[in-house]
This record gives sequence, C-alpha cells and structure tokens, in this order.
Amino acid sequence: MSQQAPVIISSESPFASDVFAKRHPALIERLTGAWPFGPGQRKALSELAEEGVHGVIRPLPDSAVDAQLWHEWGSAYYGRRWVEVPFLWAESFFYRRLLEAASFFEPGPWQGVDLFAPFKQAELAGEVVSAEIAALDDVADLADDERGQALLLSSLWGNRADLALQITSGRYVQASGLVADDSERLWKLLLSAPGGTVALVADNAGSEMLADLVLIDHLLACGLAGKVVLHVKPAPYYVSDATPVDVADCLRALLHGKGEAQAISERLHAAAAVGRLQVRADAFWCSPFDFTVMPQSLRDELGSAVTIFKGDLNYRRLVGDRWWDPATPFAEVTNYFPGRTAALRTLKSDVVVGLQTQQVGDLDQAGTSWRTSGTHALIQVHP
Ligand SMILES: O=P(O)(O)OC[C@@]1(O)O[C@H](CO)[C@@H](O)[C@@H]1O
Repeated sequence: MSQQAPVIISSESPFASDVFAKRHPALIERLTGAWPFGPGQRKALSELAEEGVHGVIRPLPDSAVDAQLWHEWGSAYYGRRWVEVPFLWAESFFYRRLLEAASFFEPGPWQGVDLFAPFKQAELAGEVVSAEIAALDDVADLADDERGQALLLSSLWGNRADLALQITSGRYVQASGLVADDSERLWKLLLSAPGGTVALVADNAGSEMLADLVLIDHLLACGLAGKVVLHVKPAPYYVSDATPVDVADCLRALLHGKGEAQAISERLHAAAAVGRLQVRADAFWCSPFDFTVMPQSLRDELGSAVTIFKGDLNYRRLVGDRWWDPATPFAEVTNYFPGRTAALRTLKSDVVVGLQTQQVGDLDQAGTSWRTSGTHALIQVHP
C-alpha cells in the first residue's frame, strides 16, 4: 500500500460523534425498558450512557474475564473522552462494557443472556421476514444464474436491516443504488474454483442472516461451494450481529415457513450434519481491531477460501477504519489479505474505497448522506 490514510477519530466525524451522543444513549434506554434489570445493572447502564456522552473511558473492572486483554488493548485510551479515540476501538469497547453492565459474563441468572434478543426476535417474527420467506417459492423457479444473482442482492440489501441503525434513523431506509458492482467477478471467482470452501463472515441476525442462509444453500446446491464456513460473533455485539443461536433461530424460522423455505432449512441441516456447513464463532470477530492483525490461524483458514465479508463493520475492519480517498483502489487496501475476498455492504459509515472521483462528486452534490444512511450499497471483489 502506498500510504495509509489517517485512522478515524470519532470527534472528526459528525456521523461517529452522533453514535456516542445519540445512538448509544438511545440503545441503553431501550435495553432498560426491555429487561427487568436490578438496581446494580441499571446503575451500571446509566453510568455507561453518561460516561459515553460526558465522561472519560473507564477500563473494565479487574474481575472481568478478559480484563487483562482489554487493559492492554486500551492502555492508550483510558481516561480520554470516548470521541477522542479511534472510532473502531471505542465502539467495540462500548459493546464490551454493555455486556459487563448487563452481567453477561458473570456467573448468575444473566450469564449468557443475549440482551439484544428481544429486538432480534421481534424482527424475525415481523412482516418483512414473513414476506421474504414466502417469496422463496418464486425465486426457486428461476434459472440457476438468475436465482444466484437475486439471492446475492437479497443478502447484500438484507444488510440494511440493521437494528443499531434503526435506533436513530427509524425503520427501514429506502434503497437507492449500487456504487460499485463486482458481482460478475464474484460469480467468475466462484465458478473458477467450484467445490472449494466459501467463508461467509456474517453481519446481522434476522432478515440478513435469513438471506445469507438462502445464499449459502444455493452455493452448496449448485456445487459452487463444496463447504461453507459461516463465521458469526461469539457474543452479542453491535445490537443485531449474529451469534450461533441466531443462526439456529433463522434455520427454525425457515423450517416453519413451508415450501421452499422448509426445503432450504432441511438441506442446510443435512449439510451441517456432514460438515459441509460449519458455524464458527472466533473471539477475534468481537475484538476492536482491523483485519491486518487477524490471528494466523484465521488468516490461514480464510487464505484458502473465497471469503465473503458482510456488512459495514466488516468492511471498516477489512479496508481499515480510515479517511481513505474514495478513489483508492479496493485491491490496494486489501492486498494484505491472504485470500480471494468479496465485500457485500450497505454504506453505513464514512469509510469507502474503490469509487470513481467523478462518481463521488456526483453523489456528494446530490446532497444525501449516501455514505452513512444505508441507502447505497457495494459489491467489491479482490483479486
Ligand atoms: O456492520 P453493520 O451492521 O452493517 O453496521 C454497523 C453500524 O450500524 O455500526 C456502526 C455505527 O454504529 C457503523 O459502522 C454501521 O453503521
């Protein structure tokens, strides 16, 4: 890479500043409304809300399971205001502190309880998901390549169903357009190594995971993938990020859907039983770093697969959460990554690469918040 762009510090970005000033306090308010938390948890949550807006970053208590790790990871940041440190690190630590406040890792009744479950479950039981499940019967009649493209786009736009984004922006945002579309290259890549391993690094549960599972079924059924490894988060994170339980919930929703949905769920269960579909939840996915410091074991694993990264956060971590010139080639910033890579992402933060300068000018002129509102999306592939 010729030159690294500066890392995004939240105070330099109106979008990132708002995440701390508005999104996090609103989320904490919703959580306190959704759970019968006791006084200790309520106090910890309201202190976290206050700290995020007016205070300085406090470390985890020494008694926390991973206190030592986070003490190291954040040594340069404790005692500073949340918006004055790298956005990527601070958001990740916020979600870790949220779990601490809700006693997620502590032995006791709240241990392992997904505090975002009420929101995830409401989405899965909602009309959007029912309509998606019903529509699968029509998609099944399409020719293979047409069906593949329809499922790829549905997995891509499923990323708009982001519960963190909805907390401050209302329900679903209207889709607008693709600012980069390497989908043809992605199909060529998959066709060039049929029967290989595809790694799908997932983002959100619910509607998006449902679409991801349907795409995975297609890749396995057409022989484009011999095996799919579905990477999810080991713990609740960024509100709607999928965990293994969310994968199981989506498979169950498909199973109860009858018709093609039921058939997909049965095929995926069968694939899981023989190891053709594997679910992995590596601790690295909840760490506050970009993928340049990915552990060697994960690098090796993804290096021999075609890896599809879903969503905004994975994009920020793949290209680096930096103030890139949007015309910087995607290949240049992902060159360090060991394998063949695709990013499927709706744009929900400042970071973007691989666009044309003229195109960026036109988008800026249109006056919309195209980089952060989830109205635009991209499919980028390397090599
Ligand atoms: O990874 P996802 O679910 O697509 O998006 C995560 C997100 O909602 O969280 C961050 C702000 O809180 C942004 O990067 C992005 O908007």
